[in-house]
Amino acid sequence: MLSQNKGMTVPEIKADNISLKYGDANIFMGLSFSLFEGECLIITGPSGSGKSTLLRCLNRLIVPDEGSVYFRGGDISRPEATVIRRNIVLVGQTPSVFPGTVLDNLRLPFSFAANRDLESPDFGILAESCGLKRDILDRDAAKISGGEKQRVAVARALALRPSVLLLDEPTASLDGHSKLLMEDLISALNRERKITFIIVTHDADQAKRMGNRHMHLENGVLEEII
Ligand SMILES: Nc1ncnc2c1ncn2[C@@H]1O[C@H](COP(=O)(O)OP(=O)(O)OP(=O)(O)O)[C@@H](O)[C@H]1O
Repeated sequence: MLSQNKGMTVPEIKADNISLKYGDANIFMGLSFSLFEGECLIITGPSGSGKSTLLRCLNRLIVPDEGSVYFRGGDISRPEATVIRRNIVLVGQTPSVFPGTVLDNLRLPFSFAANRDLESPDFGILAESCGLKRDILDRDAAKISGGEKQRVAVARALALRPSVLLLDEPTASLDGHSKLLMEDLISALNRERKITFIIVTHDADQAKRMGNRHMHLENGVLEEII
């Protein structure tokens, strides 16, 4: 069972001494950190340093060789994976969309999590807060731009009402303007809904703009910068 204790003394998510190898290669060794509700952690590091792998350990897509990950005090290896993946949602580097319209892409997670149909006001609020205007909802999801797919992926994740959002390079394929829009969206969600974010980025300026914590992963070691 997950702890219901949301007091500030219990971290929203905590990595405790986690290590992972691929074959003989140590990807990271003994990583630990705690993140409280509403914090925004930025993780930087060179290509291949293990940032995506770390995110995947945090929602149990990968089980670390050693150590544990805790969500609100509960070891995430215990509850069913679906419970964890509804609370700790990962939006990957290359957002994929399912065949069908943008609306089709949002219908299932929205009805699954909110138990409501797409006519409910909550859906309108969700779509609007992700910058998805009415005219895009009926378009073929395969034919929208990379930035728009990114927004659909974030909206799909938000429909699950997660507590923790893990974003792997959420603005990598966006132009300058779209990047700032996405940053604004993330900041608003962080501020207004107290969603806890862990964001991987290569963009040092973005790291300065966005996080209230910044860690750098290199040679298997995670160092807190601010
Ligand atoms: N399934 C796998 N099996 C074996 N090695 C893997 C696997 N997935 C990733 N790796 C290796 O683990 C290392 C870390 O990969 P990861 O994708 O986590 O790095 P990253 O820091 O996110 O890189 P980038 O910034 O380029 O996205 C890399 O050397 C990669 O080749």
